[in-house]
Amino acid sequence: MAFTRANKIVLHHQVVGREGAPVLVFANSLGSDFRIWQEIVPSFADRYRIVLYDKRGHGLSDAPCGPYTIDDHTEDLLALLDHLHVENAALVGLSVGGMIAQRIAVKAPARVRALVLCDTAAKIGTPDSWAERIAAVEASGIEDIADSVMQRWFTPSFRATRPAEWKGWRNMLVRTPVQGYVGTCAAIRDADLTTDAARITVPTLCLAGDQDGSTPPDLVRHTAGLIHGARFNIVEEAGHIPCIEQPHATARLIDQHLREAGHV
Ligand SMILES: O=C(O)CCC(=O)CC(=O)O
Repeated sequence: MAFTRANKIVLHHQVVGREGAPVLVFANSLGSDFRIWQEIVPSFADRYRIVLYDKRGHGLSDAPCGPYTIDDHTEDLLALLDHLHVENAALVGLSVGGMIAQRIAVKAPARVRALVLCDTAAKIGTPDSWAERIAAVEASGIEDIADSVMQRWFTPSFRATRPAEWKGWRNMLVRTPVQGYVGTCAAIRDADLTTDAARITVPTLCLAGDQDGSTPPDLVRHTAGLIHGARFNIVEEAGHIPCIEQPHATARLIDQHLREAGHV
C-alpha cells in the first residue's frame, strides 16, 4: 500500500498485479474503502495491473472539509492516475465510485477503455433524502444510520450466515470520518449525470445486486438504458455490494465484459 499527494490531498492506494499489463481501476462506494474489492482482485491479478484507492474522506485518505463534488472526486482519481503514469484504464466503480467513473468517461474519454458500473446510477436519491441523511449524521454520527444502511448493503441471508463479516463491514462504515461521509453525500446530492451518461462511448456493463436497497435493479437498468450499447446484468443473492457478497459471480461478469471490450 502507498500514500500519494494528488490534487492537494493525500490518497491511500495500492497497486497490484502484472507490471506493464492493461490497467484496471476500482473505485469504492459511500462509507466504504478499497478493502471491499479484496475478494475479487485475485481473479484479475495475473492479467492486469490493478489500482485500488480510498476516495477522499474515506479509508486512510485525507478527509478535507466538505462539501465535495463529483468533480473533486474525479480530479483526485485523474491526479492519482497521472502520478502512477497510467495513460488509460478500465474503470470499475461501485455506487458513487460508478458516478466518478461515468464522469471521467466524459471528461477524459481518452483515459477510459471500458466501464463497469456496479450498483450505481446517473442520479442517486433526491435532494431531500440527502439533506435528511446529512443532518442525521451531523447530529448523531454514522452509528445512528448504520443499521438502515447495512440493510440496503447486504441481504438478510448474508447477515444470518456470515454474521462476523457483516459486523466487520459495519465497523468499516461507522469508522468512516463524518466529514468525509457527509462531504460525499453532498457530492451525490448535487450530481445529475443524465446528460453525461448519454455521452459515454466506451463499452459499458451495468450490474446490480438483485436485492440492492440503495440503487435497486430498476434504477441501474434505467441508467444502462441511457448509455449507448450498455449491457445490464443482475447479480443474484446480493445487496448493494456484490463484490463482497458474491465475489465470484461479480468477477465473472467483469471478466466477460473486459474480454468483450478487448481490454485484455
Ligand atoms: O453507496 C453509495 O455510494 C451511495 C448510495 C447509498 O446511498 C448507499 C447507502 O445506502 O448508504
